Amino acid sequence: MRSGDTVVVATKNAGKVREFAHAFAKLGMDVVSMFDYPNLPDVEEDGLTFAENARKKAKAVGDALGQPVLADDSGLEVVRLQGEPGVYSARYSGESATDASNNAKLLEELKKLDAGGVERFQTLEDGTELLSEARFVCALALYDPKDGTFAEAEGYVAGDIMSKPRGEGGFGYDPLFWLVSHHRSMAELTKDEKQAISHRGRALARLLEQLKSAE
Ligand SMILES: O=P(O)(O)OP(=O)(O)OP(=O)(O)OC[C@H]1O[C@@H](n2cnc3c(O)ncnc32)[C@H](O)[C@@H]1O
Ligand SMILES: [Mg+2]
Repeated sequence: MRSGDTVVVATKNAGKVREFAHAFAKLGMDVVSMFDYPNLPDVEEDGLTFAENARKKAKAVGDALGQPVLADDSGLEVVRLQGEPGVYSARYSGESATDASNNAKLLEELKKLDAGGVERFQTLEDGTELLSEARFVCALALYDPKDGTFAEAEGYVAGDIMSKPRGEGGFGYDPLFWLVSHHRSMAELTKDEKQAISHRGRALARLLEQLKSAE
C-alpha cells in the first residue's frame, strides 16, 4: 500500500468506510468498499475469533476480485457480560440488528444485572452511570490473492459502558463507550481523535508499520 493506490476494504459498514477513507486520505490513498461492488456474495462470519473472521472476509473478496483486499472484524467485549457481545457484536440484537437495537440490547442486559444487586461503579456529573468496563477489539487482515498471504494486526481500546448515549460522531456502540482519558464518549471525539486512540486506528497503525518494515 502506497500513496496513489486505491485500497479495497471488504466491508458493508458505512462507519468503517468513513474511518478508513479518512485514515488513508492522509496517506494519499483512496478507499473503495463493498458498496462499490454490490454483486459480491455475502461472507458468513462464523469464525470463533475476530482474526479468523477478518481473514475470511479478506480472502473471499480478494479471491473474487483478484486483487489485494483489507478486511476489518471488530466488536465490543463487556467485562460484566463475560466478554459479550464479542464476535457477535454486529448481530447482538438479532439478524436484522441496527446500531440502535444493539445499543438498546446492551443496556437491557446490563440493567438486568443491576436488578440482581450489582452496584454501578461510577456516576458522571450529569447523572450518567458507568455500568461495566469494556474494550473494543479490531482485527485487520490484508490478503494478497497473488501468493495467498495475509498481513494481520489487532488493536484495542479500553473504556466503560454508559447508562445513556452521548455524542453524534462515530457509529455502532460509540455513544455508549466512555473514555476516562478524554472525559467524553467515543461518539464525542473528532475523527482524528478517534483514529489516534481507537482499536481500528491502532490496528491500522500496526499493520502499516509491519508492511513498512517488510519492504
Ligand atoms: O462485517 P462488515 O461488513 O465489515 O460490517 P459489520 O458492521 O458487520 O462489522 P463486524 O462484523 O466487524 O461487526 C462489528 C460490530 O462492532 C461494532 N463496532 C465495530 N467497530 C466499532 C467502532 O469503532 N465503534 C463502535 N462500534 C463498533 C459495529 O457497530 C458492529 O456491530
Ligand atoms: Mg460483519
